[in-house]
Amino acid sequence: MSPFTTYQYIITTFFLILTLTLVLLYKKWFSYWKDKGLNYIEPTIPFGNASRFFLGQCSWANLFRDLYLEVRKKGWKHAGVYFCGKPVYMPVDNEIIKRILVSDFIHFANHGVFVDKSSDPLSTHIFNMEGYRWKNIRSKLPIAFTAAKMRRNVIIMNEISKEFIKELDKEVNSNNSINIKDLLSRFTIDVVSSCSMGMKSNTLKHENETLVEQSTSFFEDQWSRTSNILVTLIPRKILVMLHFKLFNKRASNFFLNMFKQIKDHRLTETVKRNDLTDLLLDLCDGTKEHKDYAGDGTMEPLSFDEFAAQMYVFFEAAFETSSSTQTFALYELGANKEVQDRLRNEIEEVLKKHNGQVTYEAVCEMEYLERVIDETLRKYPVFPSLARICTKDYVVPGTDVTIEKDSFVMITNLGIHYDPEYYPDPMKFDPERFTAENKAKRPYCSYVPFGEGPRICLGKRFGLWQIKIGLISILRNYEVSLSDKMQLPLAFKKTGLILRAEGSVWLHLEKIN
Ligand code: HEM
Repeated sequence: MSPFTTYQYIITTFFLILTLTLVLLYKKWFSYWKDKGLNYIEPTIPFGNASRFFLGQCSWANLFRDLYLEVRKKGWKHAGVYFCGKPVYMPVDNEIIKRILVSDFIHFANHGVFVDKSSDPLSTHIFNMEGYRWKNIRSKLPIAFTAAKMRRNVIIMNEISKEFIKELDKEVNSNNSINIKDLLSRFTIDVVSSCSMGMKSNTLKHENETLVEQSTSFFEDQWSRTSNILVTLIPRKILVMLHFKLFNKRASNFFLNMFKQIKDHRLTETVKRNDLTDLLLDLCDGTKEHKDYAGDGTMEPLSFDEFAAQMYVFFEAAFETSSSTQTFALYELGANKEVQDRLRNEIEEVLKKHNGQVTYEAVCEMEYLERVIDETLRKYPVFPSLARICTKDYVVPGTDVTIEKDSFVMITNLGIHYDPEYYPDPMKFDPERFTAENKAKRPYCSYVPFGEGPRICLGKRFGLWQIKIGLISILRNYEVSLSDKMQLPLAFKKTGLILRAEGSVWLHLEKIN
């Protein structure tokens, strides 16, 4: 035998053994749900039920939406699916979903996102926090969004909306088509900076371009396609050993530095602003005693890194989700002229009663606006999946199925919102689905754009207010239609965890005199 053939022989044998081992391993992995006696969607090697995602044919959100719809079509209450070889428990029955999110939350308290304090300080934010520390911090933060604080914020939002309209006017005079998401992101960055940090970021005036640029890093790095895959598939211990980082160094340094300056500046101020920054700084103060969530112990003060991580998540979560929701709403209003006209009429009628002033009380009277936003978040829940990790073994009530500790659970709000049983003709944009009468016909947890239960979005109120103020400003000033540049039908970006439109949303705006 020549040495070349021996070499070939070794390589072929190696690959044969490797293939055989992998096939056997996959067979073992893919028997997980069968052995548990749970219905499952037939997986294929190597990506399980996630081939379309891994081959770049659909987003994370659409993958789980479609699996949900498939399970529902089969008439099952829940099913097992596989993300590569990893088993994922997928409830689709409303009662089971309610239990996981709300009544049996204690078994499903964590999002299961990777955290490594030492190499990734900004990853220690509340969304990623777990257990006792999460409970403590979570119990302290809702007072940043009370009705009284929102009233004050609405005044700031209105001021910034004037700057927003000035910028839009400039764009409208010089352009036929407006890339609306870019301006809305600047509007929400300026609003959040001002309301939560007392900082005038002036991104609408193009004064702080690095902030705009670095702000996108959260969604492009931490919640990117690659990090989703790695964090879902590789055990946390191994990621820590490998010093895996969710954030890029430049963005991390930029924000740590920015929050350091804000902190230092606040310490020189004598007047309290009573905003989110003051609240978090107070929690850093080691000279004070902070009660824990139960009220019978004390809570350790926040370190600077923890302070910065919370500032960061509130900034990021607030600007991107709200500007995307506004963008999707304007896209639908541009495509549905009668809805737009009806909404503008409501805005004008209500404001007439309030001397043309967009006050807190006036906005509260705008019922149709509420319905339009509800329907936008039904069709485009910008945060489209409610992932959970099982923290202690759980027997699904009424079944013999046990969800084991550390299992990955996927509740897809995008799937629920496209379920024809709750929302017939789900592609249709129809705010009438959200009249009080129609809402009452649907079960609890059939509309969950902000999640539900103890992990429900902390900034829901703030988000809804900035969405409203932005939409009111635009609709009072412009007729909105879709530009010829707009690529139809609108599709979701295939990368990233959150919903974003593929390409830009291009609008044509015509000034109303
Ligand atoms: C349209 C706007 C928004 C939507 C659709 C949205 C949606 C969500 C969703 C689905 C979750 C996860 C809930 C769960 O796992 O059950 C979440 C969590 C969170 N959101 Fe929002 N959000 C929005 C705006 C905001 C704003 C404006 C802020 C901050 C001011 C914010 C801060 C947070 C935080 C801190 C969490 C983590 C809560 C925790 O884990 O305890 N969100 N949001």
